[in-house]
Amino acid sequence: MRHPLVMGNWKLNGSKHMTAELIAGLRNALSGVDGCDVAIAPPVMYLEQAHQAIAGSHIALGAQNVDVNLSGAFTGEVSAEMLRDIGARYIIIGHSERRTYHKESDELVAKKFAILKDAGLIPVLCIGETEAENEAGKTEEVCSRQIDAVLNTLGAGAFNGAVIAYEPVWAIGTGKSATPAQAQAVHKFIRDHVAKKDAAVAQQLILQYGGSVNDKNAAELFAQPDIDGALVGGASLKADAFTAIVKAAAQAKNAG
Ligand SMILES: O=C(CO)COP(=O)(O)O
Repeated sequence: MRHPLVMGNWKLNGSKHMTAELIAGLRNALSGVDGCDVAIAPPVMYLEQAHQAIAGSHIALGAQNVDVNLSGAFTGEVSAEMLRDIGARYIIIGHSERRTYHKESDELVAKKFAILKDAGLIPVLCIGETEAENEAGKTEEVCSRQIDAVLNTLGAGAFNGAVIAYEPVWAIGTGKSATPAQAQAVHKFIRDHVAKKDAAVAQQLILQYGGSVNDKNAAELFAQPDIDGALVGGASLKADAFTAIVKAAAQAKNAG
């Protein structure tokens, strides 16, 4: 049985005050909730503060990006070793915002995946099609291409203990989530695609859905057999909404 993971991607939001308030609210609301792994990915500036604030709770620390270089003259970057040093565990890579605004290629994202595995960190590999690709019927083609960049260079074993987040670009921040049936169909495709290389790895793989997940639609999404939690943007900035999403994942796991 897979353990769902609900992770909050704060994106470019937050302050010292907000970090303190939000984590205090989550600690309080989530104590005693089990059956779901929980992680938060604040901006890199607040990782140390967040690390201290989650101490002793079962909330894990995540980050939103990593550089492909280990150290050296790479102004503005943050390495895998630094993220590990500060206590981060789950690292988002290949988010569509980075693919779009920072022109990150499938190959670059695969290199980041390898760097994280080498550092003993957990890659959360984001994949997903744009609206135009969706309308052109290219969802499966895009998702398999983005996964194959890792599968074909590192092998299926690299996904052991890793996470894939299916985030259709048209659903991110739009309030227009994929329907549970739409998301389930793509998740099943992804799991089957990995299973062609390694069935055991595919069976264990955590497949999160991301894109306008909120406290209203979470339970229905998590009731789908191949949806193992969520990568949450906007709703992760509010303790009550994020808590409700975590509880929905825990309930779905306990019911299933
Ligand atoms: O991009 C996302 C998480 O990484 C999803 O963002 P929203 O939940 O705000 O749609």
